[in-house]
Amino acid sequence: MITVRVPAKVNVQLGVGGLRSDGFHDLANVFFAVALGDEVTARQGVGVTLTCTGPDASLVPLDDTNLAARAARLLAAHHGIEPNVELHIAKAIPVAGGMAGGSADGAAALVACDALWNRATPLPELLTLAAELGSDVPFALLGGVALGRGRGELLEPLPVSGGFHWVFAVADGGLSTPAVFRECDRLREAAGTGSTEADLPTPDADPALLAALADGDPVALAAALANDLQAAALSLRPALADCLAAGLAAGALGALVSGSGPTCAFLVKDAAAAQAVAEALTASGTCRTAHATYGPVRGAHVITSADGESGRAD
Ligand SMILES: C[C@@](CO)(OP(=O)(O)O)[C@H](O)COP(=O)(O)OP(=O)(O)OC[C@H]1O[C@@H](n2ccc(N)nc2=O)[C@H](O)[C@@H]1O
Ligand SMILES: Nc1ncnc2c1ncn2[C@@H]1O[C@H](COP(=O)(O)OP(=O)(O)O)[C@@H](O)[C@H]1O
Repeated sequence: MITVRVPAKVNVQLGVGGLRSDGFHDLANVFFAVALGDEVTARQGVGVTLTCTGPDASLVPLDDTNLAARAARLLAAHHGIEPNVELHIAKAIPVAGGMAGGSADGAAALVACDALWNRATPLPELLTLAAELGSDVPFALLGGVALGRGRGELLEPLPVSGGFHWVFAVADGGLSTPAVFRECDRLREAAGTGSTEADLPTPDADPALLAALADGDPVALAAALANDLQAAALSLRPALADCLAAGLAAGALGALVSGSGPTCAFLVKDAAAAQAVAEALTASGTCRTAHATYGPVRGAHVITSADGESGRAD
């Protein structure tokens, strides 16, 4: 039996370029891995079977569309072996929340099955398989902080000092990632800027944001937080503005929608502030629940193997 821990992400910068002819958008996507995460356990099985527990478990598909099941099949096909595994997801990452929970489970299943099947697949090969599963999956393997170019899959790790404290406000109900990208395109057309890659420049990382990360400066990072999908998420879910305002009123240094939303992310100065902002957000009635957490943390990694040996839990 192998258990893998995998982080959720927040995009501290999400620069979105124009729509490409393949239906994706070029991004300058600064991913940041947080301790809020899922655990995926792999055991010897017959075929691929899947179970899931956690508060949002009823929202997780347990068929072949699940990214963990797809990852197991993809890795087996890559090595020309039968995909025999029982997968279990202990889910803490909000579903359809803009925190890449499905992508995290896909990355975790790659790592868990690789260990269960004794394949020792080199990381560059795992990253290629991850990119086939989805734009966000390679980052869940890597963790830390990284700039994702292309559709987000071309990763460059970024230097970061110390740690940052975060609060995530979880909404009732998710938002569909393709629907939010479509709304972003629609808003751009309505504003007259055009929405295709011919109309808009390729986005790039903000030097002030990169410096704030490298310096470990939460005040500077808060000032540089930016998400080009935020207007689209707010257009589809206007009530998110109340949640962002409630967190800022409770003392957060900065706030933004996490990726395609609807989870809202709040950067705070320390662990005590995180606790206070999480409590204020939960009491505000503007979200379902709020979690205090921190980062950056490692990408998908084995925490327990068959003999019960444990690795680092962060
Ligand atoms: C927006 C981001 C930010 O990190 O994540 P979420 O906030 O949803 O977690 C990602 O770009 C989501 O990545 P992921 O959820 O893996 O998307 P994919 O499965 O690759 O693509 C789903 C759909 O989203 C749109 N898409 C995705 C990535 C991209 N660079 N441009 C796009 O237009 C496309 O419509 C695509 O068909
Ligand atoms: N392992 C998984 N966990 C959650 N959702 C999954 C998983 N595999 C596939 N999905 C599908 O992916 C959709 C997006 O979920 P998720 O990855 O949690 O959100 P987001 O793309 O907003 O970060 C879900 O609505 C669900 O249908």
